Amino acid sequence: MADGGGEPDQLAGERATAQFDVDGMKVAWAGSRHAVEVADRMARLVASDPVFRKDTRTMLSRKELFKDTLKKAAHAWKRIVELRLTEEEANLLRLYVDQPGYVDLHWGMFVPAIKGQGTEEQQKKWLPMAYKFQIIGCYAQTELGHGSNVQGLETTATFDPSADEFVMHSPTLTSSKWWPGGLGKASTHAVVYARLITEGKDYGIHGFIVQLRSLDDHSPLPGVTLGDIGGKFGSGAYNSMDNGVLRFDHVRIPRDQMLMRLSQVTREGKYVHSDVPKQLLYGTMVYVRQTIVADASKALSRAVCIAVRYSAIRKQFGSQDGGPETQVLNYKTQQSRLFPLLASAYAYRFVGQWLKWLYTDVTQKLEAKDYSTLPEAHACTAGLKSVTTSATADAIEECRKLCGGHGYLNSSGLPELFAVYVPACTYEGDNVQVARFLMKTVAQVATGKQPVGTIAYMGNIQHLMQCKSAVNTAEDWLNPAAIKEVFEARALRMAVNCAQNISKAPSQEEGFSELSPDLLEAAVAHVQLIIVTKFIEKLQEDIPGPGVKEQLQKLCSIYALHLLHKHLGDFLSTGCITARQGALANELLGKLYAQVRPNAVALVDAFDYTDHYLGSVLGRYDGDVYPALYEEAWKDPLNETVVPDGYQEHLRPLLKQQLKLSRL
Ligand SMILES: CCCCCCC/C=C/C(=O)SCCNC(=O)CCNC(=O)[C@H](O)C(C)(C)COP(=O)(O)OP(=O)(O)OC[C@H]1O[C@@H](n2cnc3c(N)ncnc32)[C@H](O)[C@@H]1OP(=O)(O)O
Ligand SMILES: Cc1cc2nc3c(=O)[nH]c(=O)nc-3n(C[C@H](O)[C@H](O)[C@H](O)COP(=O)(O)OP(=O)(O)OC[C@H]3O[C@@H](n4cnc5c(N)ncnc54)[C@H](O)[C@@H]3O)c2cc1C
Repeated sequence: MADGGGEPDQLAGERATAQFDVDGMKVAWAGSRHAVEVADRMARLVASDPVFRKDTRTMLSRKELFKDTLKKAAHAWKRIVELRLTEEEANLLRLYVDQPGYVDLHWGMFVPAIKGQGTEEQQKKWLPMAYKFQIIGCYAQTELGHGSNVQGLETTATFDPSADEFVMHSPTLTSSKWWPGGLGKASTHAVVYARLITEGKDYGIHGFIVQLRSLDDHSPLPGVTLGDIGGKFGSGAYNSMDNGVLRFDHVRIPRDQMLMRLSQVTREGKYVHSDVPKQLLYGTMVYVRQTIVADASKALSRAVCIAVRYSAIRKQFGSQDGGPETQVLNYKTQQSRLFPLLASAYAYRFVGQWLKWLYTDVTQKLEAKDYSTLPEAHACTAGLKSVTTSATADAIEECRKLCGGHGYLNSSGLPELFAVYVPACTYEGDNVQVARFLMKTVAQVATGKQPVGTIAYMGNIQHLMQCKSAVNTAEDWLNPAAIKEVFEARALRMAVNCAQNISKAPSQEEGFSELSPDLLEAAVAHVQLIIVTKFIEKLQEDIPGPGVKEQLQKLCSIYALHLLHKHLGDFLSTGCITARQGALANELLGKLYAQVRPNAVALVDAFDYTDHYLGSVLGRYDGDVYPALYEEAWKDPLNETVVPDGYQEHLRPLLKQQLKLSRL
């Protein structure tokens, strides 16, 4: 069908104009040929299984949706066991099932918390049960009264030496655990964070493994109050997750269920802290923030894939002489809003791959008792998590707008994608802890200490504080060194300005508080520098496939220059560039958009998403958008009857009354 301006073979035409090898780009995106093959196989396995259908999900009631989530999770596990999938395959299978549920917290936080904070003995006891799903676990940290301020948590774990047990208690309403995913209905166990009290002294927050529900009939154990905290933003969406509430009334657990890798309580009740830094208590958050950064590129690339394909199909307005209408993707405004998001998807993908490496590296070092890179890993994960999630949430909403009216339909997939994604800005913290790390580094640089890793550039302070960009033509901005220099200078100067202003405050804490908005902006500048740098470094690798590296170079320039354009105020006020150089960057952006245009559809094809995973009639691979939109509309429950329920009670009497009135 090709009526009404929508031509399915339009996308075939778009694909034919690509100037690079799409298979090569798939490898660059996925990380290796092996990764492409496994992802492809798992995506197709999910897409072909009727249990994993999700096209009517937004029409289910909360109870139906939750039951459907339990069914999918159980079926996924069955397939994982039957097919003897590897950990890599199983993770991908769960990703493509694409429905938030208790398993995310079980594998994503409960298991990592035990691995990171449990002793070897504790790991041997608990992990095999968790690996076989004999128990289901969640991560119960946040309370009704406190989330960001972890030291403010109120739940207590008081040691009773007479029984060799901890007594878990929720002393106030605000101490109720509130939000943990999987807690409300599914979990049998939780890693609970509580104030450890022994010998009458409060030793602060520690982790404890606590059984919550019976393994026989799933009922809450004595003294445990449990429930779901209620419906959340958007239809379908994150409502598949049972975020829960938990209260303890003097619940007893054996002493050996305190996670004892970082500190221990002896049989006599003595508190002993081992030689590992206490910040390792927050280690699970570092781990999960790293996965959240990787997830940002997945969510963003899905939205961009939908918006690019649909923009190539959608036509509005004709040429002056009544010729064919123009694809909206040809409008410069559409390109200038969409292509930076396409570039951001690639940028986040590569920084996510690097962050995974950094996390693995720091974990290996921690095992060898080298804690030196922990502060950097914390700053990078917290900072990148904050910046990539908020930019991604904004970008999904922008993609919805770029799809016009049809983007607002559930069948476009975008409303649900946004509603599922947006809590990522909140969970795992929205603050940018990186600012404190930057201030410390500035102070250390002043004493002559040479920083390393992502803050190494700060050591080049003499040059970066006074350099002026040498860019003279628009094309000069294609030089990665020119880009890097101005991003480094901007980040450093903003950090140094903050440090100088803090030093003028009556106290450091007052200075921090007063300048926190500026500190946040300095942190964002530093994080954007990391993303730009990692993209540039990626381009120094061998990237096989005709034209692949060239396309990535363009996307890297677009990513950096659109940030420069957006934050022009920072670059100008810190004196890194002149207004003319800013205008040249914008001029080059326009040229780059024109160069990306014939490759746009192929660049989103390289994400290799199935129609099932995309879940969008607008983003279909075949571009057959209009028949799909038309067909989807009829599936709505409102269309089950021609005359709606309620006609007899509310419409008919009204219409009859109006008719009588008009006859008077
Ligand atoms: C695949 C899974 C699917 C995803 C589902 C996600 C579901 C969501 C789960 C959750 O949301 S779980 C709850 C998450 N909660 C938070 O994120 C709380 C956010 N709050 C913070 O992060 C706090 O800022 C804080 C770090 C806990 C504050 O703690 P505290 O007041 O003790 O710290 P500070 O004084 O700020 O810092 C002390 C010291 O420690 C360093 N540090 C802080 N965090 C870490 C860390 N994670 N790793 C290493 N080091 C850390 C910090 O830099 C300070 O260092 P110094 O300045 O003293 O050197
Ligand atoms: C969908 C979802 C799933 C979640 N899953 C879990 C889970 O599995 N386990 C779990 O334990 N928790 C979970 N959480 C809780 C989550 O971690 C917290 O909501 C989050 O850490 C934010 O804390 P808060 O809600 O207390 O916000 P608040 O800290 O009250 O934040 C409110 C506002 O105050 C600001 N603010 C707070 N402190 C400061 C400060 N020092 N300086 C400046 N501004 C500040 C914040 O930036 C924000 O703008 C989940 C939350 C959501 C939404």
